Amino acid sequence: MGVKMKFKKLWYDSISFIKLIKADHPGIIWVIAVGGLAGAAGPFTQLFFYSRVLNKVLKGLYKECIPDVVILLTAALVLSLIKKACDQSVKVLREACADTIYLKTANKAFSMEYEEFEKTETMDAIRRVQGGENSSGGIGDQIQSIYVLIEKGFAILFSLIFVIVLFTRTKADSSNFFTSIWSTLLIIIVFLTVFFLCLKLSAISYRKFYEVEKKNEHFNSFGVYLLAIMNNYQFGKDIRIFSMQGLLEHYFKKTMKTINSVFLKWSIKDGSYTAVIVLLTQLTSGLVYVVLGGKAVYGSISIGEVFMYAGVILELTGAIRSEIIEYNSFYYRSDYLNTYYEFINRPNNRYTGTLPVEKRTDGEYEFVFENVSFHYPGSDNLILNQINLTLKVGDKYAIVGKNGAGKTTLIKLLCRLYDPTEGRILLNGIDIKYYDYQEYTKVFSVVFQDFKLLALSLEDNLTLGEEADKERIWEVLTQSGMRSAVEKMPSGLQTNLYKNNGEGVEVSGGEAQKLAISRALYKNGPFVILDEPTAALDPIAEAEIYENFNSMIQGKTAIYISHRMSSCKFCDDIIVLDGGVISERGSHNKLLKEDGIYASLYNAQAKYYA
Ligand SMILES: Nc1ncnc2c1ncn2[C@@H]1O[C@H](COP(=O)(O)OP(=O)(O)OP(=O)(O)O)[C@@H](O)[C@H]1O
Repeated sequence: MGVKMKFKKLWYDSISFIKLIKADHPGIIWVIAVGGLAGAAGPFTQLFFYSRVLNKVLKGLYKECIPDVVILLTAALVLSLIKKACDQSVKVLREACADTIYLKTANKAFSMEYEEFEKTETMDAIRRVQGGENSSGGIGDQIQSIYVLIEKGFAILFSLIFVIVLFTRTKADSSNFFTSIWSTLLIIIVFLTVFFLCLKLSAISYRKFYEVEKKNEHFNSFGVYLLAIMNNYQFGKDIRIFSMQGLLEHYFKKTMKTINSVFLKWSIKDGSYTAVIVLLTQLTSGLVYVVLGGKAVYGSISIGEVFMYAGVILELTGAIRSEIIEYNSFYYRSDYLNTYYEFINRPNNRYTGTLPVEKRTDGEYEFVFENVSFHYPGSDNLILNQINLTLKVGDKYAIVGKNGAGKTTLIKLLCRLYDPTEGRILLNGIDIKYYDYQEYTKVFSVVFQDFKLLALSLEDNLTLGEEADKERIWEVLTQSGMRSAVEKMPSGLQTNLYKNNGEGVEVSGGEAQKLAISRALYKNGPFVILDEPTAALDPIAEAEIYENFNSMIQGKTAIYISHRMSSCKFCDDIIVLDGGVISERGSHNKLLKEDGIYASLYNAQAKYYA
C-alpha cells in the first residue's frame, strides 16, 4: 500500500476509532487533546524562557530575568500538573473503554442465536477479540497511541514554528555556508530523507510484529486454555488421579517454546531496525548542531538561541521518532481491531420474531411439531427426520431412546436454540419463530443435562437477578429435597457456591442437580422440561422427586427425559426416539405389550431388580 493510501486508511481508522470510544466515554477526547497539548507545550515553554534568561544573564541583566523565571516556573508547574492529571485520566479511561469492549463483546455473544454462538468460527472470533484486548491489539493500547500521536503532533507543530522563526529571522548570506540558504536546505532535505527512511523501516518492523502476533494467536489461546486448566481446582481430581500433569506440562512448554522462538526471530530483526533508526536520527541531530554552531560562530544567532534551537531539534527528532512508531503500531493494530468491528457488526442470520407470547393464567400452551427434520450446521447427518408431535396442555411426557437418539436435540429445537432444517414448530397455532425470543424463553423451566450453576450465592442462583421471594425459594428447595442441606450451610441462602469467587461451598453432584431443579421450579415457566434430572441423585432422593413430581409441576405440561425407565411409568405418554423418528408411542403398559425398543430398554434395567 502506498504512503497516500496508508495515510487515508489511518485517517478513516482514527475517525471510526474515535467514534467508538467517544460513544461511551465522550470526555476522553478532551482529556487526550488537553493532555497532548500540555505535554507538548511544556518543553518548548521551558526552552524559550531558559534561552531568554541565558541571554540576559550573559549580558549581565540579572533583574530583567526575574519575570521570565516566574513565568517559566509557573508555566512548568501548571503544564506539568495538567499533563499529570490527563495521564491519570487516560489510564483510568483506557481501562473503562477496554471494559466496555469486553461487555459489548459479551452482549453480542448473548444476543447471538445459540446456533451461531456455538460455531467454531464464532468461538475463534471471540477468542481473537479477547486475545487482542489482552495482548497488543487492544482498545487500551490504541487509546495510548492516539494520546502519543496527538502530543507528538503538537510537539512537531511547535518545533516547526520555532524552526520557521529561526530561518526567517536569520538573514541569508551566500558568502558563508552556515549563514547561507544552502545550510537550511541541506537540513530540510536530510530531515525529510531520514523521516521517510525511518517510517519505512518502522513499518516493516511493525508489519512483521503483527504477522508474528497472528501466527501466535492460536498458540496464545491454547496456552491460556492450558493455564486455566492447571490453575482450576475443579480439574484437580482428574489431574491427580490420571496423572495429567506431565501431558499438560508437555503441551504448555511446547506452546511457549513455539511462541518464544517466533518472537525471538522477530526481536532480532526489530533490534537491527531500531539501531538503524537511532543511528540515522542521531546523525541528523549532529548535522543540525553543526549548522546551529556555525550560525552562532558567524553571529547570526545568540548563545541562548543555540541552546534553545538545540533543544527544539532534540524535541523534534524525538517527536518524529515517537510519531513514526505510534503511527505504525496504530495502523497495524487497527487491522487487528477490525476483528472486533466484524464481530460486533455480525448480522443475525435467523428470523427474529416480534410477537408477544400470550400470557395465560390457565397455562394453556400447546406445542405442535409439523414434519420437523434437523441436522446440525456443518453436518448432513439427520438427527430428527419428519417428526410430527403434539404436546397437549397439562400432560406429562417422557422421551426415551438410546444414547445419541436425538432426545436433547428435540428439546433444543423446542427451546429455539436451533431452528428446524425442515418443517416447523407451532405454539398455540403460531410458528415459534414469530415470537419475541426473550418472551418465548419465559415459557420454559428447563434443567439441561449439562446445566451450569454460578459461583454466586444460592439465592442469586435461584432468582437470577429478579427480586427474591424468600417464601417461594424455600418452597422450591423443599420440593427438590435441598431445604435441609441449605439450612445447614454457613450463611443459608447467602452462601456462595464453589471457590471461584472467594469462599464458597462445594456441593455434591446430586445437590447441584437438586439446585438446578429448584432454579427451574422457581422460574415457574408453564412448560417444564427435565433432561436427565435425577441421574446424580441417590435412590431415596430420586424417589422423593417422583413422589413430589405432581405437586412440583402443579398441572403444568412436562417433558421428562431419562434413562431410568422406571421413572417413565408416571408419565401419560412415552415417546420413543430411534433413528431420528418416533418409533413407538403410548403408555408404559401399552409399550411393554408391544415388546419393542421401550420394552427392551425397560427389561434390560428391570432384570437387575428382579
Ligand atoms: N452441537 C452439536 N453439533 C453437532 N452434533 C451434535 C451436537 N449436539 C449433539 N450432536 C449430535 O447429535 C446426536 C444426538 O444428540 P443428542 O444430544 O440429541 O442425543 P440424546 O438422545 O440426548 O443422547 P443422550 O441419551 O446420550 O443424552 C448425537 O449423535 C450427537 O453427536
